[in-house]
Amino acid sequence: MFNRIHLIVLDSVGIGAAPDAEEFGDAGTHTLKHTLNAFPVKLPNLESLGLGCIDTLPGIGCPETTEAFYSKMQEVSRGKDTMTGHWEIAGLNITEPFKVYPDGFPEELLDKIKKATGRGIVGNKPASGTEIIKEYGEEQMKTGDLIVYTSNDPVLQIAANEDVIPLEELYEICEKVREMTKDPEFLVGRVIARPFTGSSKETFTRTENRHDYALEPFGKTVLNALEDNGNDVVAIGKINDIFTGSGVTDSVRTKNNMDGVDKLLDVLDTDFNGLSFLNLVDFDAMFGHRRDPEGYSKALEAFDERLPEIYSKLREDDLLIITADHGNDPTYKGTDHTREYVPLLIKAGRDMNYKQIRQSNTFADLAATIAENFNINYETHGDSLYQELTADEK
Ligand SMILES: O=P(O)(O)O[C@H]1O[C@H](CO)[C@@H](O)[C@H]1O
Ligand SMILES: [Mn+2]
Ligand SMILES: [Mn+2]
Repeated sequence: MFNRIHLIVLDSVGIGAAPDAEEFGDAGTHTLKHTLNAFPVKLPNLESLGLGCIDTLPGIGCPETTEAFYSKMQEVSRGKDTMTGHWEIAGLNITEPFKVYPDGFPEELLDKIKKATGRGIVGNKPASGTEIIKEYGEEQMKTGDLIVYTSNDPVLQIAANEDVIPLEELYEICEKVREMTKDPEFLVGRVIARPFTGSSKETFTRTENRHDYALEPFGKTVLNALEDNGNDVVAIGKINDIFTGSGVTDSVRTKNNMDGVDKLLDVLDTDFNGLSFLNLVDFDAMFGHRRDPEGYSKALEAFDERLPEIYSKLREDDLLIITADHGNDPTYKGTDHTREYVPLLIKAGRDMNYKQIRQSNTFADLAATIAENFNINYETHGDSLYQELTADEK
């Protein structure tokens, strides 16, 4: 038994096309391999854990003995978005894909939004968030309209210049839109506030005041089971939003990847019994969707450099799990997520017989593992890896 499990999701760090990638239009994608090919960096700490043993990766070797259990996991849910990935990690199987809006949102919904907010709407199409503010930002400065857009993900995003629509108002608008889009007719997975600053299309920049409004998870997650059992569930970064606080006992906001690691280090210094759950979103939001392999590689390098600090705070009875929620190959066409395997690296605070472990057919194996570790009865389609990790403990 481990007293504390620390789960880190490297948002979008996929490790090769999943067997069903073609159904998602993603055959041949490979976030890690293609990123490292396009902009080679060394990742010595991830290499020691066994990252390069999961799949052949440029510049990353596979040491004879690794410092972690290693494997990869396949997603079973019918979706490749962040909520689906995280909810599956937490034990659910999303069999019905979320609704997406490739032609924009229906007029009826737009009318409801206009009526409720007293503001006009521009955009209303799938777009890249940095491009759409260039396209409509100057117009918004004159009209005060909302820039509404979506993507291949089940999201309704509202971009607004902080000087034109104050942050509090944007958040209120998003809360109203969140309520409207719980209606099955206009169902949306996540409403996202996308504030930005600047005075011209050359200077518009998105701020760190992004806020996500998800749906309640569709079933009981292992987070709920932990909470019910009296364990702590410390959400760091976007995790609280992704689960709408359900099953979360403490939550810590973060500004970016490095701040996320800093906040995890703070959490590692506290006494708790249960799960810490961190999402590092920059890989996805700043580099994957932006199709920027150089930025992506540098972000991987920056995370890799922080690993020894994390290890230094691990206690004997701690378990560190590093994984991802989907891919987002920055060398692939378009700007959307990619259907990929995700890496799985598991390291304890004490010496273990690290080796390759079985490949998971579902991310929910993690939920089952967490439940077994804390001796909790939790029903999931996933199978626990706990016995395999602890079978011949040193
Ligand atoms: O292009 P931006 O605004 O970054 O949007 C991206 O961010 C959304 C949420 O992570 C994704 O669905 C994708 O559309
Ligand atoms: Mn994600
Ligand atoms: Mn994304």
